[in-house]
Amino acid sequence: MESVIVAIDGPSGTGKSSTSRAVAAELGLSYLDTGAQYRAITWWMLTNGIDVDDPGAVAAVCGKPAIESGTDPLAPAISVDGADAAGPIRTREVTSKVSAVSAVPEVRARITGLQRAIAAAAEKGIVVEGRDIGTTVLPAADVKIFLTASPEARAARRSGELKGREAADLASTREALIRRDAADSGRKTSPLAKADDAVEVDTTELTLQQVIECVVALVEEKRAGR
Ligand SMILES: Nc1ncnc2c1ncn2[C@@H]1O[C@H](COP(=O)(O)OP(=O)(O)OP(=O)(O)O)[C@@H](O)[C@H]1O
Ligand SMILES: Nc1ccn([C@H]2C[C@H](O)[C@@H](COP(=O)(O)O)O2)c(=O)n1
Repeated sequence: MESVIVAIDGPSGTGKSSTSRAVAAELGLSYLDTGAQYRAITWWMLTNGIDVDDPGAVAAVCGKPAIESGTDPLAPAISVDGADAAGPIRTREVTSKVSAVSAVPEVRARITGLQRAIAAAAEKGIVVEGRDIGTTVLPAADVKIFLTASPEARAARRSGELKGREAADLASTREALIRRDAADSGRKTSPLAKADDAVEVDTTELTLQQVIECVVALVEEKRAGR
């Protein structure tokens, strides 16, 4: 079977990671979580005392950390300078600072280079999820999907996830994700955006399984038409 590149973009909490992992596992493809890479570089900045609100300071050191991403959809992995970073990159502090760090053009250039190299090395193909995959990172992707969902549905999904670990307040979760989407859509360099040739899937009223089936069908349709 020919290699296939699938780009899945969309705002936070729309189901990109869950859908991408399941689609990649079902189709025997590699998987790349690009948000995890931006989180990893943000975590490195914070642990090394870099002022993440100073774009010049961030740009000056963004080439330093060695960021490595695993591409097995059944065991996603990310390390920074050889240390497992899967846990630390999901803290509230990293989430609140990742938009500022990922808006710095030098950071984007570095991480985009890593992403393209990983995609090029994926022999059977890859599902890459993020915010600018279809528009900037892999504009020639075979299949482009843009997932959306109402802020209410996305906040409910996130609050459900956080219950028991951190206080799950629906209104503040909703505000936080709207704020992050606004920052990610408003930055100058490769903002969160739907590619003109992406298929938009509104997941508000769909189960995760229905979204997975929809994306698998789109990939199979593309392969059949080649
Ligand atoms: N269609 C759906 N229906 C209900 N819950 C869903 C659906 N899709 C995803 N979820 C759940 O919503 C939560 C967020 O999903 P996921 O992490 O895949 O979103 P995301 O778009 O990757 O978010 P982020 O960009 O913030 O990382 C998860 O708990 C996931 O199980
Ligand atoms: N292609 C990408 C992927 C992610 N980002 C930034 C913007 C997000 O708020 C942040 C974290 O992503 P998440 O883990 O929530 O998917 O990373 C980006 O700018 N470009």
